[in-house]
This record gives sequence, structure tokens and C-alpha cells, in this order.
Amino acid sequence: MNELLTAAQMRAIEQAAIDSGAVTGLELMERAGAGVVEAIYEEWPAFSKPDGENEQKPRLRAVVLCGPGNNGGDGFVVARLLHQRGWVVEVFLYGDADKLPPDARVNYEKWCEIGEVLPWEKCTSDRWGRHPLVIEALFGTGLTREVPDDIRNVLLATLNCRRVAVDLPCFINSDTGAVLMEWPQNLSGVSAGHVTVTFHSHKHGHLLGAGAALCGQVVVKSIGLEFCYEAIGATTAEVFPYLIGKLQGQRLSKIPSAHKFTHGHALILSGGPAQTGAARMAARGALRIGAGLVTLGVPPTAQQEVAAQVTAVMLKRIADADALSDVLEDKRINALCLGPALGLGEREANLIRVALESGRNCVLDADALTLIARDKDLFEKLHPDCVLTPHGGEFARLFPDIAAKLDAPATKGPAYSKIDATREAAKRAGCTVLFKGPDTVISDQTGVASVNAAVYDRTVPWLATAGSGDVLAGFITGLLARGFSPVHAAEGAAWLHVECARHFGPGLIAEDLPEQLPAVLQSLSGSDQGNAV
Ligand SMILES: NC(=O)C1=CN([C@@H]2O[C@H](COP(=O)(O)OP(=O)(O)OC[C@H]3O[C@@H](n4cnc5c(N)ncnc54)[C@H](OP(=O)(O)O)[C@@H]3O)[C@@H](O)[C@H]2O)[C@@H](O)CC1
Ligand SMILES: [K+]
Repeated sequence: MNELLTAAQMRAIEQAAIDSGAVTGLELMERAGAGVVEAIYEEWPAFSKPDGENEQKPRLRAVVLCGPGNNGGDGFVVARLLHQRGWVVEVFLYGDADKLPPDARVNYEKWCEIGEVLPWEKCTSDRWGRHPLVIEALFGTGLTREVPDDIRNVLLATLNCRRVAVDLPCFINSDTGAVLMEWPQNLSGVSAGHVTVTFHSHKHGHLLGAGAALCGQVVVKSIGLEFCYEAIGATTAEVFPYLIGKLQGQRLSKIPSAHKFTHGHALILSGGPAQTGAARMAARGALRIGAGLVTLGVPPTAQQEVAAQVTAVMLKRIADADALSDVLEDKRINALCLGPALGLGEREANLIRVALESGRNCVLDADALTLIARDKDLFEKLHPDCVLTPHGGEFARLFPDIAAKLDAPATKGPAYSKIDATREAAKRAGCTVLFKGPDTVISDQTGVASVNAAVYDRTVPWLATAGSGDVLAGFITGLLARGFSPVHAAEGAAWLHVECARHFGPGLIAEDLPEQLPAVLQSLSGSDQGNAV
């Protein structure tokens, strides 16, 4: 599944399944526990090696930490299933067994027929050396507040063990990715688990915010709920954001009989002298991603500088807003990009005004975002064919109240997430917003939202380099010129941007990004496994 669910949506889907009579809560819990055990053997195949002749081989040992809700119930199932496979399992319960919810209680009792449930006070750090595997089933989607210190101390003591988190690491808010536990500074870069096994679909918290860096890798296991979407009346994209997956190669390939104008004409406006590099990089990106023609619009004072540096990209003098209006008489120009090192003066504000009034596809980045944040009239000219590409600072300038809600300290769940914030911003702006980060969130004005996650196997810290945002703006502009809708252009560009960084690897500088596109596009050609764009 590529839909991303909130805790409430997951509960609703489970409830719909149970209400339909197709499955019981207990069966779902059993499947969840079985999914965790399956993931353990997939992650560490050595666990399934037969003992062979060696009767002396010590039995595998695990400790299962169970919490007071159904997440703990999953833990009791895992303990039982591991025991059935010959493991020595030690189980701890945080909380009162008499208060466990019914399904968890059933599995608690089943475990009690097998072994002891130890009280939390006995969960001391001297135990970890004996247990190569720790299964954490303390809290999942039901986490509602900061994790108490007596749990935190235990978790920190297990960091050298192999760890599996059931559904989510117990301190991550499933709707926002916020970390509801003080995480030691000296442990940044250490993940909280080797593997997080979740059910049915990713939750928002697996991909957003600080949480994503602390899940280890996330494995999604089916528990047979695929049929339940219609039951909760939630089949539309406005309800479920999705994780952007591999692009379909054929969406990016060109029609053999086409000529250059078939693939659109992008116009990218440059800043003045010594400020032209950003627009040149954007232009290179737009051209490499397949726009038929790309023109740099330059102020006369920068014309010589730019002319000396470009070849396939064309050049046009654009002194002011009137000149831009004249250039836009050419109706073949179908995508504009304003912002990368554009400048913050009146001339630039007027350029933006003309660009927006032309009704063309328009990417607004960097300085253009600052200008529309300052000028209410400009902001009101935004229309559905625009794409805004703010990073956190620019987002806060454009949407201060929304940013304040997003930045409010997360002490409880459910809470306001980056997906909520981007959707609200896009609705207010009346266009597509791409809110940058390792968890880039994209939403159009109707609420269709997606996440381009540069986390887990797509982590690219070297993408945080000067000018990489300019190239991204160019990629979006190029795809708009090629006829992609604003939201699909933003999604495709964001995904390819990360793929280019992955293809190059460490040492990347922004100029390298467009140059990776031929290889990345080549690797996609013929692929039809895409699901987002
Ligand atoms: N529903 C189903 O059919 C299925 C559900 N499944 C599983 O169930 C999980 C969701 O279960 P859940 O809703 O019971 O929530 P869960 O995460 O166990 O936590 C709730 C408990 O924790 C407590 N608590 C919370 N925060 C706390 C804190 N900081 N410090 C201390 N206590 C805190 C909270 O206490 P309270 O707030 O009520 O005082 C309550 O007792 C889900 O993640 C998945 O693993 C699967 O089996 C598939 C089928
Ligand atoms: K957990």
C-alpha cells in the first residue's frame, strides 16, 4: 500500500473490517504478531538456520517489552510465536495486566500458560547482554503523551541490541513523526530500532519529522485489510496522502515523432550580474528533464555574463515587466520560473505580477517567495497553475500562523503534521505547494497530498548543498513545460531530484544534479512499476 494513514484512519479501517464480520480484532492481532516474526526472520536469516548436528548450540533468546494497550497485545503474540519456534523468551509488562484491553488480555493469558510476565521494575540493564533481540511493543498508534522516564531509561539501555519496534518506536507520534521523549544529543545518528514492523500501510510518523530517522528501516506487513477502504468511505486522494514511488518510465519518455515545441518552452528569469548562477542551474535542470526549449530571461546588465556561460539554453533580454509582457506574447512559452537569486526589488515584484497575470504555469521559488510573502496583492494573484517551493524559513514567512501551529511543541497526539500544514497552505494559496525537507510534502489546492521521502534507503544528506533548490525549481519548470500538471510536475521533480543525488553520491554539488538525469531517466525507461506520477 502506498497510502499514508493517520492513527484514526488505521483504527477506522480495522473497525470497519471487524464490523463487517470478516475478521475479529483477535485475528488481526495474531496476524500482526505473525508479521513481526516473519520480518524478524527476513531481516536476520541466520535465525532460521537449523542447528544441525550441534546439540550444544545455545537457543535463541529474545526479550519482549509489552505496553498497556493493543500494541502490548501484539507483543504477547510475538512472544508466543517465537517460543513456538524454539526461542527462550522473557516478557515484561509496563502497566497493570488487569487493565489490558480485551484482545491484549487474551494474548497475555495465552502467554501466561507458557511463561512468566515480569514486572517492569525487573527490566534492568544487566539483562541485555544475554538477549540478542529486543522486541519493543510498548506503545504504537495509541501514544498520547511523553514517554515516562522509567521507559526511557530502559530503551536507552537497549541501544546496542538488535531491536524491533512493533508498529512504531514507542516514542514517535504516529501522525507527525514528533519524538515524544528526550533523545540524547550525543545519540543523533543512532536509530532507535533496526527494524520497525508496521501493518497494512505506512503511518505518517514513519516518514515525517524527526521520527523517520529513528525507525531504523520500516517493513510493512499486510494483515488482510485491503478490502476495507470503501467501508469507511475513503477512497479518494483527498483523504489519503501517498508516498511517491518509482516513476513510470513511459511518462517521461518522448514521443518519437515530436519536435521541440511539442515538449514546451520554459522561461527562467535570472538575477543581475554575479547573481545569474542560480537561474542557469535551474535552466540546465529544465532542459535535461526534457523541456523542448529553455530560455533564460536576463536583465541587460547581466547579458554578457550569461551569454558567456550557456550553449543549449537560449537567452533573451528582459529589462523589466513590460519587456516580460512582450516576451510572453509568444504563446509557445508555457512554463515560467521566477525566484532563484532573482532579487528583491520593485522590478522583480513587477516581473512576478506579470508572470502571474499571464496565467501560465509558474514556479515561484526563493526570492519570489519572499516577495509574495511581503505583498498581499501578489499573493492573491496565485492560481492553480502555480507551484510554490518553500523550505522551512520561506514557509514560515508565507504562512506564519500555519508554521506556528506546526512548530508548537508536540507533547501529545494526535497532532498537527507537516502534511496538515502543507494542505492548509496550498488551500490558502490556491495552488500547489512543495514544502521541502528530507520529508518533502506536496499538496495541491484541493488537498491531494504526497510525500517524497528521502529517508531510509533514499537518505541523501549530501543533497543539502547550495543551489540544489534552484535545480529542483528547474526540474519542476521543465516538467510543467512538458505538460505535466502542477502537482505531478512537483512530485516527479522531487522524486527525480533525490534519485539524481543518490546516483551521484557523496561529494555532490548542485551542478552535478542535472547531469545525473540521463542515467536516471535511462534506468526508468521501460519501467512500468510506477505508482505516483
Ligand atoms: N485495533 C486493532 O484491532 C489492532 C491493533 N493493533 C496494534 O494495536 C496498537 C494500537 O493499540 P492501542 O490503540 O491500544 O494503543 P497503544 O499504542 O497500545 O497504546 C495505548 C495505551 O498506552 C497508554 N499510553 C499512551 N501513551 C502513553 C505514555 N506516554 N505513557 C504511558 N502510557 C501511555 C494508554 O494509556 P491511556 O492514555 O489510556 O491512559 C493506553 O493504555 C497498534 O499500534 C498496533 O500495534 C494490531 O494488533 C492490529 C489490530
Ligand atoms: K512499539
